[in-house]
Amino acid sequence: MSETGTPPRPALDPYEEEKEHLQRVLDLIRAALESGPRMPVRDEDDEDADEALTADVVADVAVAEMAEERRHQLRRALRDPYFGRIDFQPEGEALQKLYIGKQGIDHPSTGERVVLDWRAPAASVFYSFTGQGDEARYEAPGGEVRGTVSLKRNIVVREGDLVRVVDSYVKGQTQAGNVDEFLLYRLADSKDSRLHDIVATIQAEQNEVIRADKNVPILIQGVAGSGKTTVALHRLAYLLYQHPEKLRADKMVIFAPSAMFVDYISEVLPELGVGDVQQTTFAAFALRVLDHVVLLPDPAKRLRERFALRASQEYESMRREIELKGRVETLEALQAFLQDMEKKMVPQGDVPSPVGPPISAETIARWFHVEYARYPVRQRRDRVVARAKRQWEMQAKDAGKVEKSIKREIAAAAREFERAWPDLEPLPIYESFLRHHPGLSLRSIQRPAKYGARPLVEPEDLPLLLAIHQWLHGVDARDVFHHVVIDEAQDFSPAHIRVLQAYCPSLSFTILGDLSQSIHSEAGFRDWDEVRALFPGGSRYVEMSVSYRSTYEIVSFANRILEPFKPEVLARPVFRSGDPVVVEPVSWEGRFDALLERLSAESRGATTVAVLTRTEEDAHVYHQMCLESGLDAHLLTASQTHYEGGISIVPVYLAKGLEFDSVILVDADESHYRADPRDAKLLYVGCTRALHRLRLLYCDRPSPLIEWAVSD
Ligand SMILES: Nc1ncnc2c1ncn2[C@@H]1O[C@H](COP(=O)(O)OP(=O)(O)OP(=O)(O)O)[C@@H](O)[C@H]1O
Repeated sequence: MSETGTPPRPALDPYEEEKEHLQRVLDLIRAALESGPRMPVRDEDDEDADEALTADVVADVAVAEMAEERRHQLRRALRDPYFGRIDFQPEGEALQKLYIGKQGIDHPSTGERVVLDWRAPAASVFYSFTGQGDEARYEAPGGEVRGTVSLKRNIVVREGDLVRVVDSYVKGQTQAGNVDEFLLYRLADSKDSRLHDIVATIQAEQNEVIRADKNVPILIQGVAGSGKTTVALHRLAYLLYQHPEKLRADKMVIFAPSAMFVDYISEVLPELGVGDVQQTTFAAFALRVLDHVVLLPDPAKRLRERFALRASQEYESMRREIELKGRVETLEALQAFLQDMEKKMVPQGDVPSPVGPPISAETIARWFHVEYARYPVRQRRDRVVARAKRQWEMQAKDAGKVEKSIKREIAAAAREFERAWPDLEPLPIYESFLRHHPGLSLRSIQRPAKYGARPLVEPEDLPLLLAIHQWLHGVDARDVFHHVVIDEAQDFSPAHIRVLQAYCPSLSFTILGDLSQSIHSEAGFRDWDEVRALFPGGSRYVEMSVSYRSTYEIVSFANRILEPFKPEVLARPVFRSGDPVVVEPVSWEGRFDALLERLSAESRGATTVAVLTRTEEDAHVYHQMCLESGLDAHLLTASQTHYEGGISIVPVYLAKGLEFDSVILVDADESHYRADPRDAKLLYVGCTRALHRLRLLYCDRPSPLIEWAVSD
């Protein structure tokens, strides 16, 4: 009996306790929605409304818009207000029961924090605490906070109903080892056609990357499925929350490998409540900055050559040039070439004036090299020409020559003077560099015979063309980023990264990649030291070695494919066991029927299934076969901008970055996958796309890469 005479309340079981708490929080959210300003409704017929928008009204509307955004967040929170709870007792303070959600929620009348935003400093404990001892700490603006944890709980709420409560740590109770039961439950889910947020299950190593200092470039080597893409997107959301005064979403960019990949990841940031971050490919960015003065050929052609079963002669001889163009040394040689050009750029001799004495060569050189030295080259030339023209106009005025013919003469003389300068367009300058630089040639550039048609260049030409553009025009303030994320960075050359640095002077970079997946090895960097060397002021290098995507069986199988080639880091699987990997012989004549049979079985139990082929031609053949059999399958090609989910037929090299519940890799024989590093990487990429089930079909003899993996 308590002192007041009411009996003490028996401890509720966790589910009942959370059900009661959820009800209270939902009531608070509803109360918050009831109160607060609303967006004024504008009368569509009120023609004077625009004029009535005085400064005060505009300010009111801005406030009301913010309030409306907040109401939108609260409505979302009604469906799923939080996903976790951590009971944390800071040293010398009372115990705090912290509920963590996608956004912070305050009590509508007391202002007290009811739900903590996942990005808040204290929420970090929820992610960094792994149950090894009860001590925990986090960095707060006022310094480090230390304390102890007595409970870590995962809570699933769907559409306002409590669905699941899982305790991963209870002080004083024996813990279930290192296996995070809730994580495994989440990983076992089927996946749709989009990547999703992981706020509820961010792991300690991922949390460190997400919260890493924005001012230190961070370089992340992460195995397939370690969550690199996902973590990068969460990091953007975190940085925006943490530095609202310094960072703007529309000034952050994520460089992804293809337009289809951009589509695939497009939902994560909105799920995290972040809009406006630029998501693009390097090629699309470069072409826009270059004002589309050049075009790229059909990307499929290059990929067909690159991944042909027999290396094409033409591609092999291009290969050396592709490598060379990606080197920093080549970029530096280009910069030296430009400097030299700059020194010799001013036309020789005095410039004759149509109305008076010539302007001396020394004066022109002084204007260009000294007085306008702070401007980019193209502006300097334009300023010099404009100044000469102004000088002639003054001379004419002083001499009383005002007739139209004089003006025409001056304009013609200015044009003549401009023609005396070298052609200041990126492509002719680049061509001249290619002619001079040992080992490079003009073969990547196609100038169509048709008048007015734009020249074609290859992707590896773009960093060098951008460097020339920077020299000519400088960097436009509109192209300056506050933070740059490079995903699938193993396909970026050092020249790509170096040239991008000019667009992000703060060098706030997150660079993520996996050298085991560098199937475009001639185009990308060779090792992480090369990337580190690009940031002499310092950078942080992190390895993420746990693969969350695939089952234990799939990760182990994929590792064995790579092992003979001695990769630097092998993936460690999360202990999520599933079906064994199936390696199945099929007859040449029966291979389509076999695939159809497996496909229809797979698509019953999975949301996304991929048939991975070795070449694009094969993908067309298998796709046609599926259509003829009435199967609704999508062919994914290099020009694709959208990923549908369902059954996809994909050349293996285009599947990079994507994932599927089930993967059937066809033609896994020795003629399609040879025992060399490139084919091993292709096969590895293919196998690591599977979340739950992986099946390899082959005719005749299996690829030696598979024989090794099976026999081990
Ligand atoms: N902490 C986590 N909790 C739940 N799911 C996770 C977690 N980390 C990663 N995943 C899941 O693992 C899968 C792989 O993530 P992601 O695609 O970001 O990895 P990646 O390292 O970029 O892979 P790859 O290099 O193979 O493209 C995704 O389905 C993602 O949701």
